[in-house]
Amino acid sequence: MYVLPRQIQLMALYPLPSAIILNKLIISSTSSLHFTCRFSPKPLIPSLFSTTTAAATTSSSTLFQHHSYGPSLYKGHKKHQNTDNFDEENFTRVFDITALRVPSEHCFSLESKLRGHLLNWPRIRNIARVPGDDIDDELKEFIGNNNDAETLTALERRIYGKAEGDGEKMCSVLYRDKLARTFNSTGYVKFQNLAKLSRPKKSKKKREEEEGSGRQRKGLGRNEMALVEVVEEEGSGDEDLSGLLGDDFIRRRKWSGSTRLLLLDERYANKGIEELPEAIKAVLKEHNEESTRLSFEIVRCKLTLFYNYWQMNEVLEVLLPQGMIVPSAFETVGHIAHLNLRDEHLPHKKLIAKVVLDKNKPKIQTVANKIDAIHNDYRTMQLEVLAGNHSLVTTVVENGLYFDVDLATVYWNSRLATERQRLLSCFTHDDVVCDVFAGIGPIAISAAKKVKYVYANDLNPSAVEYLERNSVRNKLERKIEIFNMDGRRFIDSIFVSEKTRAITQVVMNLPNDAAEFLDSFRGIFGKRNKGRQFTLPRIHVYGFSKAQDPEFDFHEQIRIALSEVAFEVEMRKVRLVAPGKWMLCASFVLPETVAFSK
Ligand SMILES: C[S@@+](CC[C@H](N)C(=O)[O-])C[C@H]1O[C@@H](n2cnc3c(N)ncnc32)[C@H](O)[C@@H]1O
Repeated sequence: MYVLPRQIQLMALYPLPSAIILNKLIISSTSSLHFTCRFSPKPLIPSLFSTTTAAATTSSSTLFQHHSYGPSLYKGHKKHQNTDNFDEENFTRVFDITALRVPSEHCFSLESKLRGHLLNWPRIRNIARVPGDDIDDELKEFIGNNNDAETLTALERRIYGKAEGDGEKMCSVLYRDKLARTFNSTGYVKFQNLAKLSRPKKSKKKREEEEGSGRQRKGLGRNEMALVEVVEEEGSGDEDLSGLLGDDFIRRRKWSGSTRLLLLDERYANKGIEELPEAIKAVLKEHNEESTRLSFEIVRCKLTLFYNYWQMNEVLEVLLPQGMIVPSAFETVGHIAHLNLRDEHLPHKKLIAKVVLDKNKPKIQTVANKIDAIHNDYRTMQLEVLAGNHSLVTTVVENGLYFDVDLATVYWNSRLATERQRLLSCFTHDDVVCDVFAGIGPIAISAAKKVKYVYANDLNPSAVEYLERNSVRNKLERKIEIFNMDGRRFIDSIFVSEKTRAITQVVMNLPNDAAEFLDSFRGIFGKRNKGRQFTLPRIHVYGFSKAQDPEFDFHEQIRIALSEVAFEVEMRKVRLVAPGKWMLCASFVLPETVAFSK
């Protein structure tokens, strides 16, 4: 099963639309605790997801109980609900959380001290940055370390020609002119954001973006999972540094150095300072005593989790009818995911495939469903492509080698990679290997890298084409001879031919029927010049058994096929392919009596 790992990205956006400063706590060495509650906290109302499939209207209370901690699609506020189609916006959930705005240089030490009180949601960093937390490096240099009130006031005077209460704001032309004169030439050139000063504060496009869907907002592309925004009062009318520091600079009365948000655990959402545990207050006080200019704020935030945040099973759980088993596993071959859907899933197959594709891109580009058990001679899978690109030709890397595969026309099973490795580990560089059912060559080509020589055969012309292509691709074509014939004929001709090197290992990987091919070995050396030297090959034959004692049963099949009982067989269970059905591998040296029988 393949589960794609993902990275959380907390996006910085432009100043926030809606506006409430809920609780504000300022701790400084000169002040005691201030707590202002401008608005009464809103209780968190769990909002449920009603899906496009009628049957997915699961009872709210039940679901909420099941998801009491951590993010869930059954919690948070929905942005909007489009009931007609599968719409990624339907999976956006907004959570109210409380955060501590702390000086950036202290965020890591505070993070470790506040462990247990911080948000502990998968893939969400509990240290967040929002617009306005940082300042351009050029400006930082300009301010130096003196970001105390006096320096900041002086900076404001230099930028705006005034400080708070000094009178009217300058027009932008004069302002720019003044700024250009204020900075020396080096400073001006280095000052990236100066160009923005003459730009209108909010472009039409930006206003439209803001009014339109949240997904169109600046910096919020397809790959973002989460966004932290501080809920602050809009349009305070205060002069701000946004022109100078860029559009992302948040409006704040005073910039007091770089800050970060420490996201508090969800249980503190909408809580005031008095309601926070003593442990948090004690940590803040302790830090406060260490520095003369530390200030901490309790801020109310919105944490938005987008469609990209949710795992495949979480999305499918709300999309599929209640009680239906959510398909959670699939196999991958290169860029192709192949599902094995149950009958009950079939009416939803396209939806399931879309989610599998979305949640596993870019590694997965095609999602297909296996529509039938493998019955045909070439052991190919019957696949129906449900989502993504329709090509079933892909490349698999195994054992450091590249294998091109067309799943529509050839056999491939990634699950056998370990078994192939085990088998290869039995070979030495003196071996000459004969692969009777080679497919596109995972054993034959890997063996060619290690052994002296390989004879590889398959009945399927397409498999042989890929076998040739893969041997060339891996630059091993000089060590492999490829045949396209029935296994029985191949065994017969390869052992009879005088040109053939002495074969030491034979691989027979056609578990459904391989044992039936064993009788081909009867008398193979009897047909040849008796005066010659013969090497009895070691045969590795695969088979299935549903018997109570699968090893014994497979052993029996081999004895019957060879009409011989007195020889040693090493038997291994490879894997359980279905309930009660084992795949086995039997290895034995071809008995002399069989090889020379008449
Ligand atoms: C289970 S696959 C194994 C392929 C390869 N060894 C692998 O591990 O991927 C069996 C292969 O035997 C081939 N095959 C089936 N019947 C055959 C026959 N009578 N003679 C030769 N090859 C045959 C199929 O085309 C298929 O590629």
